[in-house]
Amino acid sequence: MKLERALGLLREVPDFPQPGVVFRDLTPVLADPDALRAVVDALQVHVEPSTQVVAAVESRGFLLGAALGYGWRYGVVPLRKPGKLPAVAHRVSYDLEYGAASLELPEGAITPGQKVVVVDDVLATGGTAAAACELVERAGGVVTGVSVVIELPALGGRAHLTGRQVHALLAV
Ligand SMILES: O=P(O)(O)OC[C@H]1O[C@H](OP(=O)(O)OP(=O)(O)O)[C@H](O)[C@@H]1O
Ligand SMILES: Nc1ncnc2[nH]cnc12
Repeated sequence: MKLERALGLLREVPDFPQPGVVFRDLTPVLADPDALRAVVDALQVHVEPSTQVVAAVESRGFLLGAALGYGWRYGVVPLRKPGKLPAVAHRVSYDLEYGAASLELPEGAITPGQKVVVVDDVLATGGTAAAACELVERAGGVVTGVSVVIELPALGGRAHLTGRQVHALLAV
């Protein structure tokens, strides 16, 4: 399936999770086998060739990151919300379009010098992606890029990711 058709399945939900937010829902894209494949393959095209590991952001980034890792032979490391990991290497807190949050990196998951791509579904304010990059770097990893399916440019996420390779399949 062509990427454009796959992304045409994206659903926009007004006023979720709070009034004024238009939620970009990838569920129908992921639920379609051909669309899922088209999106994951398109993400891979922009991954820097020396990359060894996908750092996938909880929770929607897990779906994309695991598929990317399995399909293209990268290891997968989950960046998790607090309270989920048995052994935490680092924690970073950040602001969201609708609230505040923290992410944690599992102990021993990333070794110094490892090349890591950060993967998520949406880049909005960029707080999440910036926190993900910071976590990887605190462990000594090298961020080769940030790859997302959807970017919301109006929220200015790239300002938090200056100097990084940022790839989005769709800007809305
Ligand atoms: O660029 P930002 O403003 O930081 O927003 C982007 C983040 O927001 C959403 O996750 P959310 O925290 O809602 O968690 P979820 O994936 O568990 O629903 C999305 O999946 C990104 O991770
Ligand atoms: N508008 C939005 N839709 C989906 N995920 C998001 N994460 C942050 N903002 C979002």
